[in-house]
Amino acid sequence: MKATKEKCVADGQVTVAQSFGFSASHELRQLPAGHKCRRNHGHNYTVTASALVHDEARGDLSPLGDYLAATFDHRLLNEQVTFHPTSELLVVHLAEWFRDNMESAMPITLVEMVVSETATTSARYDGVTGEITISKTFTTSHGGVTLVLGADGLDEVGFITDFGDLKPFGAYLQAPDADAGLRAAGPALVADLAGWFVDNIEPKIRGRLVSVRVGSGATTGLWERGDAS
Ligand SMILES: Nc1nc2c(c(=O)[nH]1)N=C([C@H](O)[C@H](O)COP(=O)(O)OP(=O)(O)OP(=O)(O)O)CN2
Repeated sequence: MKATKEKCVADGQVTVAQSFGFSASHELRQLPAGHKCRRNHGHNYTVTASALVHDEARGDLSPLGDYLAATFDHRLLNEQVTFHPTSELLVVHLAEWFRDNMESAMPITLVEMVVSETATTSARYDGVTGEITISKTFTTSHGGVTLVLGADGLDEVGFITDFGDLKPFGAYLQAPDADAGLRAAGPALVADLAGWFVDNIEPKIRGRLVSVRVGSGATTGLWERGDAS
């Protein structure tokens, strides 16, 4: 298992973020027959926890890494948990575990928990609001485009929306119009991409676009949904 640690001090408050990797397989057995993720398959998971540390000397999040290593590493997740092992339900489980086992034992407060099945997909639990979001990054020849989606709770299998439902957006990014926009990378780019997603993909899925981020070398752009849109 790999682990990394980062410390940030802002407004006199110390936030520590620690990442832990583990390898595991799972079967998403509540998906329809024929969905590839129903079958046994594996991921190199990364879990990142960020916490406010009220006493710097006692801000070590490694007990989470120990729990992940002992409970999930090189195991079939279905045998280790009683819920459907999607990224969303896993992140909720880990946030609850953190609260029950770490917040009660040391002076820290969870800020966020992120579970990544792959380098381009993740689920995030917000420690302040309890909100769950998912994120998917598409790689283009001009940089990465990251979508964040939320929803009113999870669906019956434990998804906000299947990452697979977002694939048409990846296809759109390769189309000539979007490709030209990405190459020009003007200020309207992220709003155009968000508008296309909202008009063409959102009506067909249950997730709601929260933000779009484009990072193309020197140019970055962020669109965030306003309350009224
Ligand atoms: N909202 C969620 N959607 C999906 C989850 C999940 O946990 N939450 N999990 C899966 C599967 O585990 C699947 O293995 C990952 O699927 P996908 O993103 O499609 O990843 P791939 O590497 O298989 O993508 P390709 O682009 O097809 O290579 C599915 N969805």
